[in-house]
Amino acid sequence: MATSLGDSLNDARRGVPSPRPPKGRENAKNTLCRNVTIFGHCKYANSGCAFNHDPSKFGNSPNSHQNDSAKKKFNVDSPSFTPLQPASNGASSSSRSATISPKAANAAVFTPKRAPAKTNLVSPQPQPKDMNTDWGSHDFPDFVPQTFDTSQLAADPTASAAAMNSYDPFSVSSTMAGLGGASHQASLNPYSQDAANLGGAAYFQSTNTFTQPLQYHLYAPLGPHRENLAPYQRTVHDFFIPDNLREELQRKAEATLQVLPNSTLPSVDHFHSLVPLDTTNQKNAALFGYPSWVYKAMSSQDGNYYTLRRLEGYRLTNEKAIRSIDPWKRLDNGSIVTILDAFTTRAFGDSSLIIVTDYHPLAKSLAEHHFNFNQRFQGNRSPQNFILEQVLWSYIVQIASALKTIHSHGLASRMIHPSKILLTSKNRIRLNACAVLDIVQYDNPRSITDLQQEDLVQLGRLILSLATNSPNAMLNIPKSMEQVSRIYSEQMHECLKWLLSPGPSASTPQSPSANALLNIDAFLAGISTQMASVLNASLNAEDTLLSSVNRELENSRLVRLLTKLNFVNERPEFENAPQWSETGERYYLKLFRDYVFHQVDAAGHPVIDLGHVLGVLNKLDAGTEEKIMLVSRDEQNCFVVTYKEIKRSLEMAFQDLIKASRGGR
Ligand SMILES: Nc1ncnc2c1ncn2[C@@H]1O[C@H](COP(=O)(O)OP(=O)(O)OP(=O)(O)O)[C@@H](O)[C@H]1O
Repeated sequence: MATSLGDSLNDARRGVPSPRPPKGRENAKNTLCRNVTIFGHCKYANSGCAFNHDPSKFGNSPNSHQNDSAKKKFNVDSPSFTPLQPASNGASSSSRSATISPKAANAAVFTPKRAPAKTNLVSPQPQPKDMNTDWGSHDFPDFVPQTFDTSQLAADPTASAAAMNSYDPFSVSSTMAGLGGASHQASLNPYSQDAANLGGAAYFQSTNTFTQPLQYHLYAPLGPHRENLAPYQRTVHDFFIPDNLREELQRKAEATLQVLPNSTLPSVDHFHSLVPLDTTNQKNAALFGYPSWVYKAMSSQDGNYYTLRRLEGYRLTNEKAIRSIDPWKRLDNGSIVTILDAFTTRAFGDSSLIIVTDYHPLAKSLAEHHFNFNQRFQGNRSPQNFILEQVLWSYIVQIASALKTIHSHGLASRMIHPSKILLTSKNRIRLNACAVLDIVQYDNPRSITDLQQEDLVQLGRLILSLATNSPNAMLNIPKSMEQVSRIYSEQMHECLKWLLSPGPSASTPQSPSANALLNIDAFLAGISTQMASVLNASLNAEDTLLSSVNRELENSRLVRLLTKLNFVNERPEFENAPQWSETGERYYLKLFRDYVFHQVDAAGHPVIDLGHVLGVLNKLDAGTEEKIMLVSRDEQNCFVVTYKEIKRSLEMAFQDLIKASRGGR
């Protein structure tokens, strides 16, 4: 029968006789007396207690019970837990001595070794002998930002760690520092189309490193896409202009606002903040007789951006030369870069001629666009890389239109050259650098008829080189013409033949045999069928643009409505106005705002739904008779109102605000 500890204590208090060995327990001598266990001794030990009174025989002492319990429980005296590394040979850690023998001081220094490869145990990583010394002894290089080419990493992974130490993606200063003079200036144009020609080519070659400016203007097409939707459904994209158009406009805006930090370029007259637009610092004086530079600049007179073409080293000898620009200022044609002014300056430290024209952000020359084989075709001039015939006709028609305007003003372009025709948007070109030769060659006048005829010949040369994808097409005209007849239509071949005919020979491009002067009217008559199709394409493009603008019109209407709502809602001065109190007539304007923007679903989660916002605001703008239920935030009030009523209330509140703004409270 078991005896509880309580019973034993009671027995002890009473001085009960030592329990007799239970019947049948003759081996009581092998059992430790309970009195010894409880009190440390037994007063009946010598007077008949049959139990054993020697605790040492049981490996026990009167305190050993306490010690046992102390060992079992955690208490404040518990030794702190220090995990031991498992032995690399797989021996149990419990076999280790908890203390270190003094002999250990003489033990050989422990040098950790790698576990044998065949062991399955995860061996602990060898620890350095002295961590502090080791850290201190490492010679960590200081962080020095430099340009970084991630392509190296792919080629040589072992170099990656060292390379990463020196990479700062936001540092362009070190890149710029390596560039000098004009190349430095040119390379600062991140939109420059011909990066390989720039002084900063190394920087631009690896597109991986080009982290600035941020590419926020790139939009990926997000679903759901049209084909997954019912015809009446709309996506968010349907409410805004197409992504590619927005991207183009944003890039142009960014290029326009771009500045050149730490520029040493001077201000020229009322133009300041000059930014070089040249994509190469190799200047040849072949076209104008002077090296020319092109800059974007801001006018302090009207805050607009213009292009300054500088002819370096030009000296004005005749006052009338500069006035030959005047008739050019009166020209109005969409295919000519508008010429605004011309003057000479010494701001650059020399004598320079400056011609001011309109600025077309991100424009590039036809030469850059079509003759940059490395970038565009990787040297491949296969037929599929030749310019489409419609595009060539579009160029011809646009230039013919420009020449018509120029020639009918008694002027000649004199500069129909691939590097002097700007591509300002898709297939949209403009004659650039007109009038320059009129100024610089003023003292060597030539017959205007000759010059105008030469314009048409220059047009022929330009189209021939574009059609053959070769700037040197004129070196072997028969071969180039033969190539044209293989790739393009008979009409294109005839047109080029007419333009390139040496002297007055043809009446129209289609009947080269008739004798007549090479003039622009005859040319226009000859390409009239192409003009009709180019006009049609241009009208279609205009319609597309107009519908894109229309989408933004809707947005601007909603922005105005939102502005109105925000003007009247939550004005601090109306805090105590009775009209806005819970019984006032304008209270539901507040509730309407909650209805538009602060809706929650049945589970209390915010509803973020642009479709709801646009739908509701459109109905408000139209003032429809549709009824909506507006509920106060505490859900104690509920109004059923039409959009028409809300619109009227909003209008009144806004008109009051306008009156108050004029001081007419
Ligand atoms: N009106 C302009 N608006 C915007 N950019 C322009 C304008 N005129 C020229 N540019 C830009 O300046 C760049 C340099 O023009 P430029 O006429 O000097 O051509 P180029 O190829 O450098 O020829 P050249 O070797 O004769 O100087 C053009 O590629 C073009 O991108």
